[in-house]
Amino acid sequence: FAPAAFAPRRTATTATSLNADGFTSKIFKTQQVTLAETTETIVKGGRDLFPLLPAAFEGIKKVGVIGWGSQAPAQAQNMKESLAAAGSDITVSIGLRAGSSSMAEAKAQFDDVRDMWEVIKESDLVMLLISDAAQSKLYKEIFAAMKPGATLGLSHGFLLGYLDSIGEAFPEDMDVILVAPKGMGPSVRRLYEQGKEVNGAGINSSFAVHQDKSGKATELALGWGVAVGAPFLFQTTLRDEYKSDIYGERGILLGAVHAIVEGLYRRYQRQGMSPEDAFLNSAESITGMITKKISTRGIKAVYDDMSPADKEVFETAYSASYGPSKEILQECYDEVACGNEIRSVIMQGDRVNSGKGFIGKIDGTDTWKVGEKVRASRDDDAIPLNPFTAGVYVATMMAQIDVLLEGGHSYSEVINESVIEAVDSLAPYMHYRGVAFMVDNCSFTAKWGSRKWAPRFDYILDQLAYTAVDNGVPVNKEKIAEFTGHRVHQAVEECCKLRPPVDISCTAETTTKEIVIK
Ligand SMILES: NC(=O)C1=CN([C@@H]2O[C@H](COP(=O)(O)OP(=O)(O)OC[C@H]3O[C@@H](n4cnc5c(N)ncnc54)[C@H](OP(=O)(O)O)[C@@H]3O)[C@@H](O)[C@H]2O)C=CC1
Ligand SMILES: CC[C@](O)(C(C)=O)C(=O)O
Ligand SMILES: [Mg+2]
Ligand SMILES: [Mg+2]
Repeated sequence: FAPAAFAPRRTATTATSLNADGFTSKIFKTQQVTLAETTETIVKGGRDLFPLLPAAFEGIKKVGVIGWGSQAPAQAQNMKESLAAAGSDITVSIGLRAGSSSMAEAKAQFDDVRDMWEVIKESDLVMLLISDAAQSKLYKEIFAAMKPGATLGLSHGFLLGYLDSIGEAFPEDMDVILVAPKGMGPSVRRLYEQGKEVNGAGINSSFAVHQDKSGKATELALGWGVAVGAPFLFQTTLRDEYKSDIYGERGILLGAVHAIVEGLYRRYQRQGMSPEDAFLNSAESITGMITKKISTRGIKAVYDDMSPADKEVFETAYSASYGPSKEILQECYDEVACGNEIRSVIMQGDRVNSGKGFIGKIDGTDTWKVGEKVRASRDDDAIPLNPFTAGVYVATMMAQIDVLLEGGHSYSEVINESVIEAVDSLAPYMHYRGVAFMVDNCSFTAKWGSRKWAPRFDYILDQLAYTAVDNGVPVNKEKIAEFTGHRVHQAVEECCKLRPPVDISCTAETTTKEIVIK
């Protein structure tokens, strides 16, 4: 792996950039949406589209879902039910490695679970949902095992990033597509179930067609996205996907939000609050009213609804936090884009496999012990919206958005990876059972990355942002004007309208794969 020699190898048939005119489909109705100064083509999903699935899956008889982590159980079950609802006889099988610790759980939920190589060999669509690190180790054998004409389906661009870094490419004679739900697996399943009552409820997905040998790859990718329950599907490339996804989870989706909570929990106690109040004003404030407002009315509603006195506090926190957060976010984006972060994930995978590394427990601290008590006697109506917390959180979210926009990502990608995923998929899990329940229901790539980057956000906010506030550094009014007049707000509101207003409900029945602490 040589980041210095990171030279993407492109073949004439691979899609490395988006077509300015969007995409077309003969099966699904496309729609143009105006997001800020741009127009994007999207497909709105929903159960009413299930009858179109047999046409989209033309030529596919067997779907093989490889793995049983966060995404595979959700995508496999959703796909199986959607295809059945469409009256299709396409089979969905699960493929696991020999000796897999997931075998018993998968068999309890799925009727056809077999050895992964057997499933890979027979499948017309191989949905490769093993960890990204494992993909980088096994891709040669997987490509060799796939039958001629089969499509490789990914939910992440990570493998392309890895292949680029070593000067390799996907075999030219296969279709390579991506459907990347912008939310953790359990939420993909949970919202799909809720979508049975409210048409279109689900987790948005990006899709990409990297290689289209058959000429049918776009329809299959759209069909896959509709089948797993995406309210709307937007187009990306594998490269844009891995850059935005790996970055976003290290930022406000997981790593940065964890850091903000830990830092403010300490700060509020130093200022005299009880531990319980400090938790209410940090974690609960974010996963409570702030999340609800953003989810239903966009980011600026958090600020617009405040009293003049609260606005002042918000502005102080926002103005002090935006710059420090952006510094770490930019560094993180650059590390992802140049391949260093991909390398870091693979190296951590190697350490875990050799017993030299592990993915440790993150909720054993005082913060989350107190959190458990606070949650046990929670009164939803009494959760405060702390304006300082809101200022830090929103500043970091806006800084994340700006780095992605400067990196040339589409508004759909920016907004899903920075805003909608946070409020629709992730924060509700932290609200329900704390930070580990959120982070450790995500991919290995995300679990590791958020552990690695959260401390960077915690330190920089403590050292630069909160000290600036304590030293009375005046509010940068220009920053606040940039925030209130930001072109992303219209785009967020538009994106929010594209999915039905269904709040994910995490209940005692919310089952997830048991988190394994290695
Ligand atoms: N987590 C999420 O919600 C999201 C994930 N993605 C992407 O989806 C893909 C799957 O991620 P996720 O579901 O999180 O799973 P994880 O990253 O948690 O990986 C777990 C799965 O990988 C399997 N695995 C690990 N090593 C090997 C190996 N050497 N051979 C075979 N199988 C192996 C595990 O097998 P076993 O069960 O036997 O331990 C397990 O089924 C990734 O590309 C990820 O980036 C995309 C969107 C969101
Ligand atoms: C936010 C983490 C994620 O990217 C996801 C759920 O989308 C992951 O890798 O798990
Ligand atoms: Mg993601
Ligand atoms: Mg991810």
